[in-house]
Amino acid sequence: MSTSDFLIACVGKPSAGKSSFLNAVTDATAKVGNYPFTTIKPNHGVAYYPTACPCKRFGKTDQCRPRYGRCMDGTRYVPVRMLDVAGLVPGASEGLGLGNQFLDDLRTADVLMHVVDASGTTDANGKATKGYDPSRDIEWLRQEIHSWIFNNLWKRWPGIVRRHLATKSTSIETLHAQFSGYGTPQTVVARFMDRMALAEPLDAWDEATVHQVVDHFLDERFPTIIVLNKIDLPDADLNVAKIMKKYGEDKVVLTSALGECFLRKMHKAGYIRYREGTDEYDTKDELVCIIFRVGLCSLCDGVHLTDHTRVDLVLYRYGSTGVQEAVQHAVDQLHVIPAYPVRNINNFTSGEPSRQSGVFRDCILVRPNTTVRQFARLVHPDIERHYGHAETVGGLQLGESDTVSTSNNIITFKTVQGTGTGTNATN
Ligand SMILES: Nc1nc2c(ncn2[C@@H]2O[C@H](COP(=O)(O)OP(=O)(O)OP(=O)(O)O)[C@@H](O)[C@H]2O)c(=O)[nH]1
Repeated sequence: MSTSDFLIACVGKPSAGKSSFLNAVTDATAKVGNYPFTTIKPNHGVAYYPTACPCKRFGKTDQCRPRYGRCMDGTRYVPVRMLDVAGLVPGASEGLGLGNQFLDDLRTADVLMHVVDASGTTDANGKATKGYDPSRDIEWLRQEIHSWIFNNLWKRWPGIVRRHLATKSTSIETLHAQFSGYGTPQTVVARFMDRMALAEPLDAWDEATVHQVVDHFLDERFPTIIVLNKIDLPDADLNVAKIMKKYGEDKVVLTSALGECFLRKMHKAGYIRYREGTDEYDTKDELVCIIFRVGLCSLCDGVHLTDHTRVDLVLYRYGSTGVQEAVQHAVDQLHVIPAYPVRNINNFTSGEPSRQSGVFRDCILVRPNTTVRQFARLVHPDIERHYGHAETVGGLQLGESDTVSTSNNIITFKTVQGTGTGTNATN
């Protein structure tokens, strides 16, 4: 089954903590389910997006058996892909560092997670320093991505305008042709152009207007959250307060990727019980004391005595290491709807052999405004010839152009022969 194939790209300067973050969210310890993505490239990982699973509402938590990801006490963890985009430094759009090659990686991303070293102990190029102002990173990174897109557009602008006039295209059509290489549907272009409400026609736009267009395009195409990492280090507090004030709390998440890696490793090794993404951990006191007295946890390279103190501090101050919250916040930017295809709308099973049976086997994150018919195609790519109708809870029939929403997101599809095709073994 085609599933929540969304991609979060972790961007940021060298040493900000991108790979640590990816390790922290993907090296899951508790019974993490598998994921539907067939190939995971070296700099990719799989994180899990938490959402309320309907099994709780229907009193079926004990029967909930996700095919992918997992469900814990009615919280469903849906797999989403993550990408570590290394090599972004100031000047990348001009070819510095690893240059355009890595900016190119962004083309496939749905949402960006800008990992910032909030401690101010690394400079813009990731070299060790003291007292660096991390808000500078937020500015230059946005500027690099802007320049990359603007330069690509502006160097061809005269030709674009000539073609626009010759083909009598609308501004939306012309821009869509230019932005489609960034994986942009025409609806996205239409949305930001509508918001901009530019009075002049495209052929009269000057350089400043094209900059504005690129800015609006960036906001729409690459929603970005700021992840202030390394909050366990001493100078982070001051920087965090400053950045929150400037960018607003809804765009910022505080994390300690190292703290999360540490807690997960300790959990995996059986020294503590830790529930990922929470402040709930308890220690098997004596063992842990021994480890901490020795000063170095032999299980975790480079994780020293002080890490325990820091992790405690982070959990005490902020409630969690923040990494799970960051994944959730990133996916929330896309306003996805979790949808549950089932074969049987009365008992929510998928009609599989009893060995695998269970309820709510599949959860697919769909984009806003996805219609029932489009959802049917996601679930069953070959449904076109057999599509009959769709039903939701209570046997309510759904029109094929109805939008999938949180009030009708448990759906079964009937074929023209009337059989249920909620999910099937070819998924
Ligand atoms: N104290 C602290 N250190 C961290 C944290 N996250 C990462 N680090 C450390 O920061 C250093 C760089 O981390 P990486 O995860 O390699 O950074 P990166 O952004 O992937 O770096 P590049 O691969 O060079 O792009 C490592 O020594 C990590 O242990 C954190 O939350 N707290």
